[in-house]
Amino acid sequence: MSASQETPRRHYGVIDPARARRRPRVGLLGGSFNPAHEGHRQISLTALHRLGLDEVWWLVSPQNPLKPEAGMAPLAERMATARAVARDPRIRVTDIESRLGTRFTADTLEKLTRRYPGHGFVWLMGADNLLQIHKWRDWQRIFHLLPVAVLARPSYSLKALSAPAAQRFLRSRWPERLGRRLVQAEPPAWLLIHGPLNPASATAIRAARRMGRREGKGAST
Ligand SMILES: Nc1ncnc2c1ncn2[C@@H]1O[C@H](COP(=O)(O)OP(=O)(O)OP(=O)(O)O)[C@@H](O)[C@H]1O
Ligand SMILES: O=C(O)c1ccc[n+]([C@@H]2O[C@H](COP(=O)([O-])O)[C@@H](O)[C@H]2O)c1
Repeated sequence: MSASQETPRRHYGVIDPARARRRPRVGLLGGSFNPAHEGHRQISLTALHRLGLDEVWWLVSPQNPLKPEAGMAPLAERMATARAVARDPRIRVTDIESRLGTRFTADTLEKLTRRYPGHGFVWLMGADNLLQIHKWRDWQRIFHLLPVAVLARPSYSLKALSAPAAQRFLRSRWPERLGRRLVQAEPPAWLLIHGPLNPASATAIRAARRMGRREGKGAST
């Protein structure tokens, strides 16, 4: 084994031989996608490239347990928009959570890893979610189930590194340059991918639509 291959084993955690054998390599991006936008596409393409993944699956969530139901577009509508935004055969838009009957990420990941034992999964999320993940149910289980890649997001990335989850798993953080080996890592193992940044946000899109509707009404009276 070359010196560069030994680096992660010695300093950054352990390569799990079973995970190293698994194919295909799949990033899981859970989200409300209310609606999907270029930020989702951008981080998916970044993850495909920087983590050496074969596919990214968008898990369009029936209902984020921490978000209000009011204002959440129907799942079918969010799926259709997500398919239109993805525009890449490696990005698969799925309603897996709805099919599995799960709402909490830890439950979803447990069922998925059991259902697809030959797949090498990585959990993907934006830096804003690293700041919040300690509020999710059984959140530490997520880090013990799968390697995690956090994608930078404007105004969140620096703060995210002092988040409770980043602190709790401080010793399991890998350097970004070892991204292509992350899928083989024995959890817990996570890293932050610093860029490129994309400012798109579903909240901003919804606010712009509301404003457009108000202006439209104003113009017609
Ligand atoms: N521009 C972006 N840069 C990096 N990560 C992003 C970006 N937009 C969304 N994400 C990540 O994609 C996942 C799904 O995001 P989500 O569907 O909630 O979109 P959002 O724009 O954050 O929505 P909202 O504004 O309604 O909270 C989350 O992990 C989120 O952190
Ligand atoms: O499991 C939880 O407790 C939990 C709490 C909040 C959010 N999540 C998941 O986090 C992902 C991102 O959610 P969102 O709404 O920020 O796009 C999505 O897959 C949600 O189901 C999960």
